[in-house]
Amino acid sequence: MANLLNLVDVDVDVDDTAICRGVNLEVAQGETHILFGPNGCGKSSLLSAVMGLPPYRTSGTIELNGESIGDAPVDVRARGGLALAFQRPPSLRGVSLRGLARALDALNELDAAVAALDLEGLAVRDLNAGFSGGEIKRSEIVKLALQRPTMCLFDEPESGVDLEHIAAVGAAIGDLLATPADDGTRRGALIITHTGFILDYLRADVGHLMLDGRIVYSGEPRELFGHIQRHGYTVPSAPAGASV
Ligand SMILES: Nc1ncnc2c1ncn2[C@@H]1O[C@H](COP(=O)(O)OP(=O)(O)OP(=O)(O)O)[C@@H](O)[C@H]1O
Repeated sequence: MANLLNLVDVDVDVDDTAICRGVNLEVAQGETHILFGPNGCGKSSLLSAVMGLPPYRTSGTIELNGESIGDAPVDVRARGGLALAFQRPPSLRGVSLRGLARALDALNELDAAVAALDLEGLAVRDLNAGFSGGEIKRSEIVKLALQRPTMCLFDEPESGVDLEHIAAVGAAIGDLLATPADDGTRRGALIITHTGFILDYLRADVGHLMLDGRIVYSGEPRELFGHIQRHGYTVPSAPAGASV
């Protein structure tokens, strides 16, 4: 069975600037991967590039469900089951969560999704316009869920979310990933986090450490997070089962 997401030797560039180099990553069905790394190392750029967003240019191989998508526009990637929850989602005039749900034929799922993230009343407003920082981030989880993706990219879903709502964000992501997609595919995820909060809400399979645009270590995610808490963003001496 093909991996949900397959990155082989992926470089990411903006104009003449190299941002990521030689990234290899395989996310199988049902797997959740966590991406750690210091500010500015290239994590968000990698997710945006995989999603096909400008101005990021890629070389190497990017496959979604076995299909090469490296040259595909963002809408083709989205229709193929890929979705990104942005670190800093934009405001969208004229687009509400309810309108989005209608367009995605997901109105049945809207009320429960909105209630789970304590966003009642916001679903009819222009998306993110005048929302608080935490409301924007919680709406972003709803937006992603309404897309019913098979491969989910989350960019710091906890940033700006207060302590009481962080549990709701974690539970919503955990529930989404535990629920198979419409075609029965077990969903996969790649999640950027600095706080590691998400590790309390789902079973994470692999943790990756990115430094200077390269994945320099992959291993057990909780062990890697513990290492980062104790030693900062340094490469652990490899325990059994880890790959450097
Ligand atoms: N559109 C762009 N134009 C120019 N430089 C960019 C662009 N996007 C990213 N960069 C640069 O690429 C580097 C990596 O940025 P990126 O946002 O991917 O980092 P990150 O690892 O997600 O950091 P953080 O943890 O702070 O969110 C940074 O130096 C950033 O300034």
